[in-house]
Amino acid sequence: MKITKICCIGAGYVGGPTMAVIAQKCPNIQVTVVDLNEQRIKDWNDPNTDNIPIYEPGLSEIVGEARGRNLFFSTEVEKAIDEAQVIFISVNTPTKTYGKGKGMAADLKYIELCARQIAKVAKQNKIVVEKSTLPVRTAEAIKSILDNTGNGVQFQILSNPEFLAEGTAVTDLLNPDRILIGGDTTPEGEEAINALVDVYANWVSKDKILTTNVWSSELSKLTANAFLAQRISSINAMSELCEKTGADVSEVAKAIGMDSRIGPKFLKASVGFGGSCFQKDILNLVYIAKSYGLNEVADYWEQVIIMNDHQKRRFSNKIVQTLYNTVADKKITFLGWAFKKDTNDTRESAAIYVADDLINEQAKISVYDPKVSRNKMLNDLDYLQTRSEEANSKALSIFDNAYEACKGAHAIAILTEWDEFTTYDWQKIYDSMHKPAFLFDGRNILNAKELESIGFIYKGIGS
Ligand SMILES: NC(=O)c1ccc[n+]([C@@H]2O[C@H](COP(=O)([O-])OP(=O)(O)OC[C@H]3O[C@@H](n4cnc5c(N)ncnc54)[C@H](O)[C@@H]3O)[C@@H](O)[C@H]2O)c1
Ligand SMILES: O=c1ccn([C@@H]2O[C@H](COP(=O)(O)OP(=O)(O)O[C@H]3O[C@H](CO)[C@@H](O)[C@H](O)[C@H]3O)[C@@H](O)[C@H]2O)c(=O)[nH]1
Repeated sequence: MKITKICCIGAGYVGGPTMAVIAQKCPNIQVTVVDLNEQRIKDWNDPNTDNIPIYEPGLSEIVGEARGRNLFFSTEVEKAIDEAQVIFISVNTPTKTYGKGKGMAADLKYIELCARQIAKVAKQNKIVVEKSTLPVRTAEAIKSILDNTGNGVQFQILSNPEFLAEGTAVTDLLNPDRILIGGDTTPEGEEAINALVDVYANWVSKDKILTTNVWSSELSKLTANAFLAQRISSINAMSELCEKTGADVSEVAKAIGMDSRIGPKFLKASVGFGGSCFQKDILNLVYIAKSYGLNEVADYWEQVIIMNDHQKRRFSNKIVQTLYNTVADKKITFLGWAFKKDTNDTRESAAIYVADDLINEQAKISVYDPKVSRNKMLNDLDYLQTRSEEANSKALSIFDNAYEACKGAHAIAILTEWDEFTTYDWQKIYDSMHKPAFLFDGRNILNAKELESIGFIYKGIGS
C-alpha cells in the first residue's frame, strides 16, 4: 500500500513538529493536521511563521517550506479523517484529575473521542496510528471501539510512539535514534507496518526502523521515559550527598559517565526534571503495575518521582535557609520559567513549584524568561490552586529584560539553562542588587569562581 494522504489529530508539541517533518521529507504525501482548538490552528496558519504556537529551533523554517504545499492545518476534523489512509492520533494524554486512578492513571478520554470520531466517519479501510504516549494495551480498547461503532470497514492499529525531546524536536525528528512501529503479526498487520515503514524510510535508514508487536511498542515508550527520568533522580540523589560530603556532583557525573556502560548523557544534576512527559508517564507506569498487583515494581518506579519532588522542595528550602530563614517581602528573581531551554513549554516546570513554595513564604518573585509569556506563567501558578489569582498576580512580577528583573533583588535563582544567561554582564547585575547578593544556580550553568570573585554568594546544585 502506498500512502498519499495522512491526517494527524492533535496539533500540539508532537503533532505539529512531527507532521511538519513528515511533510518536508515526503513531498508526495499530503499531510493535514487537525485540532479542535481553533486558536491553535489559526496560529499554525499565521502568515508569519515566527508566530506559530510552538517555539522549537528550526521549526518555523520547515513549516514555511511545507505549509500550503503538502502541509495543512485545519479544524475540519471529519473531512481530514475521511480523506486520509493513515490517521495519527497525537492528542494529549494527561494524568487523570478525577475518579479512579486520579493523580496517577493517564486520562484517555481524548483518545476515546478520537477513536469514536474515526469510527463514525471512516467509509474505507484505514490505518490508525497511536502517536500519543499510551498505557500498554490501549490498542485493544481503540480496536474495540473502532470495530463496534464503525461502518464495517477494516482498521489496523499501529503503535508508533514519539521519542522527540522539546527544544531539540526538529533535530530529533530529522535524525532519530530509532523509529518504533508496533503492529499485529497478521498479514494485514504486517502490510500496515510496512506502509508506515515506507513513510519513515524517506529519510531514516531502515536499520533504525524497529518493528515489534503492539504491546512491546506501547510499553517501550513508558519504559524509555522511566529509565531517562531515573537517571536524573539518581544523579539528583547524589547531588544532596555531595553537598554534605564535599564531593562535587559534576565531577562525580563525569567520572561515572566515562564508564561506557553508564554513558555521559542525562547525568546533569538540576533543580528537578519537569516537562509534560516524565512525571505523567512514570505515574502511569506505577498505576499499571499496581493494577496488576505488582506493588514492588510500582514502589520502585514511584521513588523516581518522590526524589524529584524532594529535589524541587530542597531548592526552595535552601533559598529560604540561606537568606537567614526568611524571604518575606524579599525580591527573588527567577531567570527562566520553561522546563528546559529552547522551548516555550512550561508544563510541570520546576520553576512553578519553587515559586509556589517561596510565595508561601511571602517572597516577591520577579521572572524573566526569553520565550514564556506572562499569561502562561500566571496560569501555571493559578493551576496549583494554592491561593487566589489576585494573590498570584501580586506576588509574581514578569519582566522582558533580565537586567531590569534583577535590579534590587536579594537573590537570583536560575531555573532554566537558557544559553543567554551565561553571556550576561554579571558585574552589572551584582551592582544593581541588595547585598549580600545571593545566586542559586539550579542548573549549574554559571562559573562559580568568577561569580564569587565579583562578590556573589553562589550556591550551585551538588557542590
Ligand atoms: N511533548 C512532548 O515532548 C512529547 C513527546 C513524545 C510524546 N508525547 C506524547 O504525545 C501526546 C501529545 O502530547 P503534546 O505535548 O503534543 O500535547 P498537546 O497538549 O501539546 O497537544 C495535543 C492537542 O490535541 C488536541 N486535541 C485533544 N483532543 C482532540 C480531539 N478529540 N480532536 C482534535 N484535537 C484534539 C488539543 O486541542 C491539543 O492541541 C501525549 O500523549 C504525550 O505524552 C509528547
Ligand atoms: O541530565 C538531565 C537531563 C534532563 N533534565 C531535565 O529533565 C527534563 C526533561 O528533559 P528532556 O527529556 O530533555 O525533555 P522532554 O521534552 O521532556 O523529553 C522527554 O520526554 C519526551 C516525552 O515523552 C520524550 O519523547 C523524550 O524522549 C524525553 O527525553 C527537563 O526539565 C530537563 O531540564 C535534567 O535535569 N538533567
